[in-house]
Amino acid sequence: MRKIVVGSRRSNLAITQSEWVIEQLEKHAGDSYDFEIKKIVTKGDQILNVTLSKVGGKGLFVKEIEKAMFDKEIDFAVHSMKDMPAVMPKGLVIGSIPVREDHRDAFISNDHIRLEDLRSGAVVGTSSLRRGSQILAARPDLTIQWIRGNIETRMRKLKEENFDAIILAAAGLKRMNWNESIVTQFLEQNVCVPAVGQGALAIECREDDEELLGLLAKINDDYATKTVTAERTFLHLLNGGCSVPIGGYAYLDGDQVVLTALVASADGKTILKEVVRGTNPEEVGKEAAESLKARGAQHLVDEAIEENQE
Ligand SMILES: NCc1[nH]cc(CCC(=O)O)c1CC(=O)O
Repeated sequence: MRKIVVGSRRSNLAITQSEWVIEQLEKHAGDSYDFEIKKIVTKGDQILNVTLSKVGGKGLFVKEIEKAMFDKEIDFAVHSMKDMPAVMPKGLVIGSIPVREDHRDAFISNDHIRLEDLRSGAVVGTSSLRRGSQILAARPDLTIQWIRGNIETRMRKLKEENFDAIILAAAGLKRMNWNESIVTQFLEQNVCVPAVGQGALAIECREDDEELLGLLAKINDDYATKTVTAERTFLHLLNGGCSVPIGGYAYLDGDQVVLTALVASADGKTILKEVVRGTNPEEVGKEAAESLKARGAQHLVDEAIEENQE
């Protein structure tokens, strides 16, 4: 019997996701493995009062966990795919991408007023440049206000503070078993292209742990792997980080990957969007990045990076 230690952030969502993965693995593990969760506090969990893009972005949630993996204190970790940097550190790999939850953003407003019906000047809470930009593109008369905290905190702020609406990932709500009736509307990609990898999980482990990789492969989902690969190839080639609004969402149409890719300005005044299809996920991601670059996307990325280096 091998004991497998799973590193997890301490938030309810992170623990729920880790428990879900363990449950899936137990169906294949027989009596050979025993799983244990070890909670790890990350920088991203401690810093709650500033915009993520100002303090270093995505890596904040994974660094400590990756150190524990190198030190062999843990064997694997379950991350939200969208929190993963586009490039993996040497020695670690994504060993599995399980079946994907809902990829959409969920718009949640007081009194269930829809996005198109909000009064002019209404306040929408989000800490995501991508969501803020696309909301402003649809409704330039609204006000975006930064909001942070986990799902529970944001729901409380919607009720108690001066927000008319907030936007959360549908996947988080569904995994936490929140009643869908709290959602006013799910935003489709014609209104709000989701974050690359949104709704998918990344199981990260050491690249030389072949036994574990064999087990993780059993819960890998081919659909999620193809679509997320197209999205992440696009993200990687744009070299965007999270200081510029970037979105990407792919689905399969028969044997074709169909990727909607977006790069925008934070004020929503410039929205560059491409839909690319093809059979090879990497090629599709690459083509989307190149088409958007040809239309000036790199300019938006570089501008945003400069703005954030104050
Ligand atoms: N930005 C934080 C984050 N990272 C992953 C999720 C949950 C949904 C997912 O798996 O994509 C969330 C919450 C949110 O954006 O509302």
